[in-house]
Amino acid sequence: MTANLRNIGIIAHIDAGKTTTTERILFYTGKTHRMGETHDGDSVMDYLPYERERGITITSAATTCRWREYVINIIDTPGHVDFTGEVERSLRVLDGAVVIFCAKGGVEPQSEMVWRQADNYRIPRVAYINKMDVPGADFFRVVTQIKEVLGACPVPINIPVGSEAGFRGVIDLVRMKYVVWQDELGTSIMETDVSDEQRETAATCRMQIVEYLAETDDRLLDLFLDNQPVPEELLREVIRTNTLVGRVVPVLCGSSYRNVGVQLLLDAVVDYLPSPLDVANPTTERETGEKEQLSKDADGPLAALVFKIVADRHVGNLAYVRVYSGRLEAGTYVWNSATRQKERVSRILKMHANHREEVPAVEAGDIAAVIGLKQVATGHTLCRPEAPLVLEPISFPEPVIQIAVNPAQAREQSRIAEALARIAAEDPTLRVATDHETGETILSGMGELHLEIITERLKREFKLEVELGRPQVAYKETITRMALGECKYAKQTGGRGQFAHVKLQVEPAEGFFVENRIAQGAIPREYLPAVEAGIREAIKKGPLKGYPVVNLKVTILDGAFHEVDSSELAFKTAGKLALKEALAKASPRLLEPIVKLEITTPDEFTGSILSNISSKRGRLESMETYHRTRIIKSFVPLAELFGYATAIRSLSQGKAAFSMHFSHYEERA
Ligand SMILES: Nc1nc2c(ncn2[C@@H]2O[C@H](COP(=O)(O)OP(=O)(O)OP(=O)(O)O)[C@@H](O)[C@H]2O)c(=O)[nH]1
Repeated sequence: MTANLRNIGIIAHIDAGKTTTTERILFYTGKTHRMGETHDGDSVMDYLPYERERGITITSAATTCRWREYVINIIDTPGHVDFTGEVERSLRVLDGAVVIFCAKGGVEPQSEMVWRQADNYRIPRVAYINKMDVPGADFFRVVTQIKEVLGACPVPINIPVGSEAGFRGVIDLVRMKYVVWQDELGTSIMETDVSDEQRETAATCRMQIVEYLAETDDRLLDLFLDNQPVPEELLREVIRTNTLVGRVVPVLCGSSYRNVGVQLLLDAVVDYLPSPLDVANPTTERETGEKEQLSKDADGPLAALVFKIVADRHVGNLAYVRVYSGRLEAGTYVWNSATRQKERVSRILKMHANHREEVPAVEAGDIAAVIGLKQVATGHTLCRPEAPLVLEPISFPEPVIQIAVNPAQAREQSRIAEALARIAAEDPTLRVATDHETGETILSGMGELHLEIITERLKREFKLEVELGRPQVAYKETITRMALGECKYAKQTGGRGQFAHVKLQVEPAEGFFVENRIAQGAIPREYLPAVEAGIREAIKKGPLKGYPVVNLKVTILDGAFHEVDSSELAFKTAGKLALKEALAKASPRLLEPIVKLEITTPDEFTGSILSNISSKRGRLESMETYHRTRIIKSFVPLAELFGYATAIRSLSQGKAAFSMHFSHYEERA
């Protein structure tokens, strides 16, 4: 039943306890029988060996579990900013999210960033304030930060009793119960009515929720105005409706590590986060170009989005799909509208943390892994051959850093190319190219760590040793003024000649466009695509240093052809050369990627961090203070930030944390 389904992601700042919490969820939902501690390198979700070593989560695996009469699909999302592409793709297929904060660290730069991403996708959230057991934990401070820093409306639905080492339980404000976890594993839970001394605080907190939500529901308003008790079912219902529209964020607390609080978090997931029926389906486009909103009916036309490919040693490619409409059945043929090919779905698997369950079909709303698809990549739509359609593709950030990889042993060159092609099929933020001048393989990705992990995968999974060049920034080029370009291409080689004449103009613009303003017949229509293809090829290598050229409008102004000697090739070449000439005359400039750098540091290091930022051509955006902590936000050229992890460590005696994510391109001074 789709109403009983939850597709959720668990998103968090690195180290807030996402893996630990996920582990506990899997434990309490009965699917895993041991508990892994991430710091022991023994966890169920982080299954790649180097994830265990690093203690961070880098791939999103979809895991299915059950709680009460509900099925929960958990999409694991990465915590490190170098994997924003992963976060984006997960957000696209989630219906709701649990955002974990650390009770001591609170809202950290990266939680802010993921929060904003979730805002973009309008994902309803519950917040879980973890690590209530650590010294310095402060539940209400984090609640205030969620409000002030993230601009959200947090509604605490349970509040902690005791704190730090004494944290053992919470008051569930909806039910007005005192809940205590009694044993080490957190499976023995005692619930009592709130005690007399707890009552006043609890009643005040509950009243605040009622008061705030009263204006959204007449029944609640009447009870509030008449000073009547509010039944828990009504309160739960109103919190749910407000959460679904993003008006409030229910907040819970716990200590996943000490096994306190996780069951109530699971209750909140099913009580407050949306089922697939509560959220709008993405728009789809039919082959005719018609846009429509698909029904969520299992009997409707099939529309499934491939959101992740994982190469599996035993079964080949596992394609994780989210079905939005219709039913995907094992043993049937589907149409991949991106490759325009029919493919056979041989098996469908539900992935649990430690086993796979084969199912005959997945229906609208659900997530599963498909075996058997050969030519498939992230973002492809699967549908019925007789009802072809395309779901909105997933947008991935452009790579901003590149590095040359060379085989340690020359004879392994082709195996490396094959392995990289496989990795790139799984990871759309990775690009693999060959430098035509040096013959070297160039990897482009989202950051140093991203590329480092790729080379580690080569080593571990494919047993291939590579040598790396120095990381380079992925520059771009642009133009700053209008210019004309012309090419009269005429070649006589024996028999038939080659003739084409193209005249065009370039000017700065937002994005890239080609417009055609030639007088009718100057260039026959059939050659125009060739001219455009030449233009598109020319912008791949700019006039300054051969970087791609962006932000320009090209207008084809005039041209000429020859009845016998013109050809597509001639027009393509003329288009390319005319554009090259125009670009060179249009005062080209180099653009460099600028990163938004957010640093959280104890106050005493602020001065040295700021002067370091300005020595790196950085621009301060804002500075805020929380107690004795500073949050410094700035824009810095990526080229200046290689090895920044080490630099900031020494500037702050290891006490500052930072995150960076690509912001925009800017002219290099
Ligand atoms: N004291 C305490 N420690 C915790 C708690 N939850 C997690 N930790 C510890 O905090 C560290 C980070 O936890 P993880 O679960 O790996 O955090 P994460 O957010 O998954 O981190 P990444 O996977 O690296 O993004 C580990 O050493 C955990 O054991 C908690 O409730 N209390």
